[in-house]
Amino acid sequence: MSKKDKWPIYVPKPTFERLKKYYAYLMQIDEDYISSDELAKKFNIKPEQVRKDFTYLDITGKPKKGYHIPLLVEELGKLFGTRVLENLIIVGAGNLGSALAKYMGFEKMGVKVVAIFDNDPKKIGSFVGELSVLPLSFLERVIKRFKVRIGIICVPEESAQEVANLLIKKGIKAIWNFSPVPLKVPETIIVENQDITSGILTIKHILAKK
Ligand SMILES: NC(=O)c1ccc[n+]([C@@H]2O[C@H](COP(=O)([O-])OP(=O)(O)OC[C@H]3O[C@@H](n4cnc5c(N)ncnc54)[C@H](O)[C@@H]3O)[C@@H](O)[C@H]2O)c1
Repeated sequence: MSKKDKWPIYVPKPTFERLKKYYAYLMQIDEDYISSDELAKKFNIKPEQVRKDFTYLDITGKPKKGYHIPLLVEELGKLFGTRVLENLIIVGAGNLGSALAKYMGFEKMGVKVVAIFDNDPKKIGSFVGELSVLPLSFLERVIKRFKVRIGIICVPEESAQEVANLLIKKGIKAIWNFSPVPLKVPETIIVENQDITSGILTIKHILAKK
């Protein structure tokens, strides 16, 4: 199994990516029903594709009405595990870490930021939203107390690997890495790299071809 396939996602990858987009969209709209035609139009795909994607969910549409949105959201929530709340921590209380700590949308995704850490003595004790910035010496205590499995890395690239090693040593099982550094981690650790350059490169490519 290749490194990329290490963590199976139980539905085909393109379907999984589309289901994520439907979910994010459906959570924002305040309607009772949505048809596969409407969803397809929104995402510029064929209605058959939407219906095929929904075969991975325990849901059927109603003739002339479509899919009941709250049920759809519930089923998608089961697929993404958002109904179970996971506590997470952030390391790096700089620009990005602070913005993420204040982001109100996480709870809808079934995650809650319980603490933010930094190694800069000037930042420790200051507030980011309602959270007081903690020193790294509190890491183990917080991870145990709040049963934290997810850590977000928001430190400069030269510190990212060292922070990843520390998080893993203290019990973190999954890392959401915002630094541009590819992390070396044991096989059992889940790493999701948030590549901020990917979106802008797509835009630049399209603009360059126009
Ligand atoms: N700012 C953005 O919009 C953005 C976007 C995408 C990715 N990133 C990436 O995210 C990371 C953070 O970016 P930023 O703009 O927030 O940087 P920043 O300099 O504003 O913040 C980094 C913070 O990490 C802390 N830090 C450094 N080493 C540490 C360590 N070993 N342990 C704990 N804390 C430590 C610093 O004290 C600082 O508070 C970088 O790797 C950057 O490339 C930033």
